[in-house]
Amino acid sequence: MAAKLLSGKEVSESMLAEVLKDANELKAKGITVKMAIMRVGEDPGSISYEKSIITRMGKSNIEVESVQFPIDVTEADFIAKLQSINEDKNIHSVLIFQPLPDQIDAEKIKYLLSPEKDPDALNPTNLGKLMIADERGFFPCTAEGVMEMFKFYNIDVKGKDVVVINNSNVLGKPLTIMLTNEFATVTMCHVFTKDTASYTKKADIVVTACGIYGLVKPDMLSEDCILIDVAMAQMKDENKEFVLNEEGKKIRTGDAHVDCLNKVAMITSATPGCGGGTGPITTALLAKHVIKACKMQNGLL
Ligand SMILES: NC(=O)C1=CN([C@@H]2O[C@H](COP(=O)(O)OP(=O)(O)OC[C@H]3O[C@@H](n4cnc5c(N)ncnc54)[C@H](OP(=O)(O)O)[C@@H]3O)[C@@H](O)[C@H]2O)C=CC1
Ligand SMILES: Nc1nc(=O)c2c([nH]1)NC[C@@H]1CN(c3ccc(C(=O)N[C@@H](CCC(=O)O)C(=O)O)cc3)C=[N+]21
Repeated sequence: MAAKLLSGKEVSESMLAEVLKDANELKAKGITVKMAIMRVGEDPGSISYEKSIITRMGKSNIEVESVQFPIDVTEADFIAKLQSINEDKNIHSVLIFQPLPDQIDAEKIKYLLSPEKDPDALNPTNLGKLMIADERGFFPCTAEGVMEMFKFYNIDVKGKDVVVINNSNVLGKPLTIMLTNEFATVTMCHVFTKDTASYTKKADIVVTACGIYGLVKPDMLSEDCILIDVAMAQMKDENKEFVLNEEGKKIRTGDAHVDCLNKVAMITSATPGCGGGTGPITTALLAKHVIKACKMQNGLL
């Protein structure tokens, strides 16, 4: 039987109304909510996110200042712009797209971004607030988006065995903390995990974000499993060649092999026919965090 599809789009739309109402209430007080985005180079994931941000913020009455740099921008030029945004009282948040090129020291940048204007928790101050569940902090949107999906579909994680295949600062680590705060039992897998399938086979919930189509296969999952596939990749065949659709275009996928659809109980994935994945929730949460930053900076929270 085909799995129940979980739709990130549906979750994100349920959040839009509140964001728009808040933005309009701020406008009535004479405050225009505004964020900046900073992109270096032409990373396809960042360009896709940028498009999604511009559309979503437009619908939410949030202004966006889009700053783009060539791939060879100097660190000094990048920092000068970041500092002018930090000081600009009319800009409430700034998102710095990752990855940054090698000549820019990402570790240094994280500390320079004002924690009050950091909607995706790049600054370690916000990651620290996540550790102690301080709700005045900002938590990474991608990880929080997975929790929003559980909430929307009434999936109670308490006491569940959850496997997270990713250990990055934007997803695996923060999500593990959020899940633990809700009393799930969490296992994090990564490239040095000896036998990922031995964990996923027993899991009630599997969250994956590796960017490798087919990394998660039906024989790794139980029939009762809920599979949340956060990854965004392009489909490749066994020879690592891109698979193209009828129009000759690359096909968007997640990590889940398409046959997972007929194995598990519930699924969301960017793999075709699998519910679309969590991307739209990430963008909606970003909008929510920008509103929160604006309210806090204006003494309204
Ligand atoms: N839906 C959304 O809103 C968003 C989706 N994404 C997508 O999520 C994915 C991950 O992003 P991000 O965390 O930034 O990327 P990273 O490259 O930082 O993380 C990839 C993770 O996958 C793990 N991994 C890779 N190969 C394997 C393997 N064979 N077995 C087990 N684990 C493996 C890596 O482990 P290790 O650390 O040990 O190398 C790492 O933890 C990407 O596809 C990205 O496009 C990203 C942001 C937002
Ligand atoms: N600091 C930082 N934080 C990030 O969260 C981050 C990042 N850098 N760099 C790039 C990746 C990629 N990413 C996406 C999130 C949502 C969509 C999204 O909403 N996509 C739409 C489709 C948009 C389109 O294709 O036009 C969807 O899934 O339906 C896309 C991409 C966040 N990332």
